[in-house]
Amino acid sequence: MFIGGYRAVYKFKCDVTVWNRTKSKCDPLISLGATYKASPEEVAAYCDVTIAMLADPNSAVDIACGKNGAANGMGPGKGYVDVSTVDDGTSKLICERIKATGASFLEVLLFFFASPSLAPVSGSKKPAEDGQLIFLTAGDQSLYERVAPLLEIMGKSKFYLGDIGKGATMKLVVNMVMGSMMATFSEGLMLSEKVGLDPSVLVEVISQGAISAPMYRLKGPSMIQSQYPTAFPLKHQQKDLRLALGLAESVSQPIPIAAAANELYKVAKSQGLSDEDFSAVIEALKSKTKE
Ligand SMILES: NC(=O)C1=CN([C@@H]2O[C@H](COP(=O)(O)OP(=O)(O)OC[C@H]3O[C@@H](n4cnc5c(N)ncnc54)[C@H](OP(=O)(O)O)[C@@H]3O)[C@@H](O)[C@H]2O)C=CC1
Ligand SMILES: O=CCCC(=O)O
Repeated sequence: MFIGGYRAVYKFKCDVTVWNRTKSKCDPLISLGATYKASPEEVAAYCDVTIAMLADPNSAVDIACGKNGAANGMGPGKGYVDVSTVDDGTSKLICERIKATGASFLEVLLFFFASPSLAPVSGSKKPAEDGQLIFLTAGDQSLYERVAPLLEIMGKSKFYLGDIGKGATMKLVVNMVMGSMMATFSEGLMLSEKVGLDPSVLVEVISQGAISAPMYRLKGPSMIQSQYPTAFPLKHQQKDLRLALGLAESVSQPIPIAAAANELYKVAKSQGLSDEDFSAVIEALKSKTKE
């Protein structure tokens, strides 16, 4: 019942059928008892509910609607849940194709629940393992109710936001804010060091003040050591900023801070940091500050 990114499914305590483009990434799940199928179409044909988590709009559309795509295996009574972070247009396109088969569709966007007791990680990998995700959902309410018990295995809370597209746009706004916050936090760490302050003290000062955010406390210490263990890949943060810029453009809303942050992530990508955690965006500032 699951295709695409495997990060979020380590502790599914129900029958699971899997497919991933790179089959070896399914191995940990197969060794835990999951069944493997040879294509998204076969997964969808075999399962009542199919959950897809793909990298970006192109792959999400391809896996749902392309050759051997999930839509070919869908039909009345079945449900398709897309957990990829995509724009609302992509979500609507996939929804249309799935619903044409008689199946129902739910878009689900996830982010992590920031508990003060969380281990020093961010992104959704560890929170998924711990069942600490937050889900933003939109689409068929009956499917939302049907998959609620599954979401509750992985998550701490969930929101049903209404029509298709609402979840995607809410997620893009959240991740736009997050990407800008990380970029400016990186600037603060770099500037503090340059002017002879201890960046670890800066993290502590920020953590105790009104601008405190769990993300700073969780990622700051590893950023100071130039360590970026991947929880949320930098390439996906840049993708979300790009999609948020498109969203803003569609309603003529200026978002200059996010636009500037996007440029910094693009520099980091060009430095080969795409698969590092998005906190590696700080590296883009290091190259700029070389004398
Ligand atoms: N990680 C996180 O903390 C969070 C991620 N998200 C969103 O979830 C989605 C997945 O994230 P994550 O799992 O971290 O990302 P990964 O990059 O780890 O996984 C991406 C998945 O997409 C697959 N994929 C990429 N391109 C294609 C393609 N052309 N055809 C088929 N499969 C493809 C990859 O397959 P393969 O293994 O073969 O490369 C892989 O399974 C993204 O949209 C991201 O923005 C949302 C919230 C949090
Ligand atoms: O989109 C993912 C960002 C990290 C998170 O909030 O889980």
